[in-house]
Amino acid sequence: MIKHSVCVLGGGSFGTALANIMAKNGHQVSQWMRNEQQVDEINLTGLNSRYLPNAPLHCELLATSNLEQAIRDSDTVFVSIPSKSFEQVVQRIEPLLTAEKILISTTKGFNPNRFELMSDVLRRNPVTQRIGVLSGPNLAKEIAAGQMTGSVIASSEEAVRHRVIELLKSPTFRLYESKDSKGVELAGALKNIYAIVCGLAKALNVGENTMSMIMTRSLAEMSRFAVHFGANPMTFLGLAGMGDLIATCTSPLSRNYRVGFAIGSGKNLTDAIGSLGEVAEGVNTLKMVVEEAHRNHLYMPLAEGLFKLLFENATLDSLIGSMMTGEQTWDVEFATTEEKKNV
Ligand SMILES: NC(=O)C1=CN([C@@H]2O[C@H](COP(=O)(O)OP(=O)(O)OC[C@H]3O[C@@H](n4cnc5c(N)ncnc54)[C@H](O)[C@@H]3O)[C@@H](O)[C@H]2O)C=CC1
Ligand SMILES: O=C(CO)COP(=O)(O)O
Repeated sequence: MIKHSVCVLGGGSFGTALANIMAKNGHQVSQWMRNEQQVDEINLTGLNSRYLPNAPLHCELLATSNLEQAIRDSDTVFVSIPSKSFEQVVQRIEPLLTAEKILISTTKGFNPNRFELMSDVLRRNPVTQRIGVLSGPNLAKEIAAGQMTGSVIASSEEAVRHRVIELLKSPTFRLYESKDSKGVELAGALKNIYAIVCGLAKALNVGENTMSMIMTRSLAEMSRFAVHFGANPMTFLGLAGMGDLIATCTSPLSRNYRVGFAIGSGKNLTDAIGSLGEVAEGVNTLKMVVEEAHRNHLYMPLAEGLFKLLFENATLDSLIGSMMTGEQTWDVEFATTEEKKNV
């Protein structure tokens, strides 16, 4: 095995879970975070008590607040920073990059400053274009607890995909490859919107028929949006698409699901986000996606209905109404092109 030097940017639950796997795999791993207390806690006690309180961390995982050294010493950099701060952190590391360094985004969201994905932010650096995206049904707390998990590494460069597999594969973490970065990344970002919808529905005690319809129509909406922006619709049948949608739309471990559940239980959005203490990317994603859907005339009744509910004081009935009486009548629209011609 080649021992790699890896840096994970971000001290949250997902960055910590990934850093821990790679340290266990025998790689040299530094995890950069801005909070000195958190650095000391990880290095002295082997615990990140705020984000992963039940997961003992490997002794070779080195937490650091020295960004410059962490980047200089690494051949692969995982960026696990919430979308709100992603661009700012990437700008800080740009002067430290070299052409051979590999950059991987693990963040499922859009840049709040302009309509672009995290890999677009990475790609704007002038030094390295060795870029990948990691996405899939990857609830951090389950990964840290050693639950068997699958994920997708997407990149146009084979060596990038293989590096990430070499770093992360383990008896409980299995990686699959994809060349459709756009689809994989959009799937990971978009499903957060529908996790909010599903959390909301669950709080309202809807039946399994209803949950199944919401999740399946969510997949239809997500892929419609993504295909418009260049994704392959087949990607949505894989782990990054359907897989992540199932995990996030059904698990109270998902922060986005919890935001929806809190709203369905009567809280307002501010309180629902406030009580999380962690990032719920779906709220910003919803704003960006609904705006883009309007601009591009894309039909997205669930996202539109949720937007009106959260930001325009619409009633829940309008969200339900937009799903039940909307204009779309075909089930699998990409599979029915021929059928439609024959009608
Ligand atoms: N937690 C999970 O289960 C999974 C999360 N993700 C994605 O990973 C990304 C990161 O999420 P989590 O680790 O879960 O977030 P988190 O909410 O657990 O932690 C975020 C971390 O980022 C740090 N941070 C925020 N702004 C910063 C800045 N300007 N400079 C330095 N550090 C900053 C915070 O201090 C915190 O340590 C999210 O986009 C999420 O969608 C993806 C898969 C699973
Ligand atoms: O992306 C995730 C699981 O795959 C995590 O979802 P949340 O950000 O909603 O917790």
